[in-house]
Amino acid sequence: MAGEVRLWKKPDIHRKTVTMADPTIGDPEITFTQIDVDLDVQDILLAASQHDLAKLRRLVRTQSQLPDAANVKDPETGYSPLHSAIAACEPEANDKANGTTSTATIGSEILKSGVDTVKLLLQEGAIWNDLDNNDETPGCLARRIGAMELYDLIVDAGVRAEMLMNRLDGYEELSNDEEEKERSEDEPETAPELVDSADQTSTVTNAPANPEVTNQGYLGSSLTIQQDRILDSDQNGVMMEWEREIMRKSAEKLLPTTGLKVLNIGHGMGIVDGLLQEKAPASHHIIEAHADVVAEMKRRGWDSKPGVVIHEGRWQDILPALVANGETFDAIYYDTFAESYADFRDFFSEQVIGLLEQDGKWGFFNGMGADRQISYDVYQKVAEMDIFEAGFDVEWEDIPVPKLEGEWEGVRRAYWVVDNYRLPLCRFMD
Ligand SMILES: C[S@@+](CC[C@H](N)C(=O)[O-])C[C@H]1O[C@@H](n2cnc3c(N)ncnc32)[C@H](O)[C@@H]1O
Repeated sequence: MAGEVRLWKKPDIHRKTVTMADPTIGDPEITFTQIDVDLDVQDILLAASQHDLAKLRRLVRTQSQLPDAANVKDPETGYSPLHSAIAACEPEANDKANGTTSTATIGSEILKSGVDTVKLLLQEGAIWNDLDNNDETPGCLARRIGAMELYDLIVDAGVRAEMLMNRLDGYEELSNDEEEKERSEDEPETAPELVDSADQTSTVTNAPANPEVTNQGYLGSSLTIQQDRILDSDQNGVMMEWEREIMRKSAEKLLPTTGLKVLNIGHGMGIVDGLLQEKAPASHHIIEAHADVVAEMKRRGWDSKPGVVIHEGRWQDILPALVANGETFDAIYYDTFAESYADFRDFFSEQVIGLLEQDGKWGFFNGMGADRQISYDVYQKVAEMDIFEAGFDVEWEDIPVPKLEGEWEGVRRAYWVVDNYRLPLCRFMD
């Protein structure tokens, strides 16, 4: 009902104790045990779900004995106060119980009080990407119920947290260089909370795209190279045929005409390189670090294709020499595997400037955070800001990705779940 804040939990929430079946003691039908329900936690969650700002502020700031009151969790649902505040905005779905999707819209008053509550909680240090028992972050929940205004607030909080983590990594490097003093003076006061928050949750900026694999580990593992995929020794998908359309669009944008000079980093299945070759480039440099991929490239005759120069090794080791030799390119593409966001940022902040022609273009496989829509949206904004800071403009084009359900058989982890691929094209700023 419009204007009414719906409770996310039944109103008898204040009971000090509840009875429940204990399956470990005899017949669960007849044996009961008493458990304590933490009143503080329930009070905070209830105030969040009621969008009661005054009470919530009081509870979170002063009254609660809890050390991290803005991030308490309901033991049953795993809801944090942010989840509770957002779930309370869900339109009344008559048929929710029947499992059908509601078409009802969120009342503007509820949305407004939801916005205020979410803002308050974020100011009080609420974690933007904490997971509930349904594996949803507050942002996932907001998106699912169609509360896009709330979703955008959470995305912005995610961007702030991730940007801050990047900066702190920079500070850490400084401190390793014996500049510890400078670090502690410059560190923003809110930093530790945000860093702690993000550490507990689902995405971390400087983790590799697949957190289970490091670049060093990957490069030392042996690969299974098949017709439609490359897998590492743990069955992680390194490259898959379904990405061909993305590669095609990327190659078209990077090399609109024949006779240009192109550099591709990461050969993989050779899909993008095959498409770049179709544009008869004047020169076509390829950097590839994995010995199995290099062997396969040679077996398939890449070393004798027109204009092709293969560099065996990591781009981190190869690119400085190319810069020193004065090599420049009209187009550069970056698509590696098991590298961190920090590696990628080093690539475009440190290397591209020395390699790209003034009117050249560069692009990358935009797969960061693609296993969850909110992570994808956060990473896009983080990358965009860093790309601007490095002196480039970026243009995005959405490409629908077909349903990939059958694709993941035999692959350890579905690294792509979002509906649209956002294809980036970067140029020097005017
Ligand atoms: C996702 S695949 C590239 C797919 C390619 N775009 C295609 O169209 O088939 C990533 C490739 O990057 C390579 N790679 C990983 N880390 C690298 C690094 N540091 N330097 C160069 N190549 C790297 C991997 O061995 C792999 O062949």
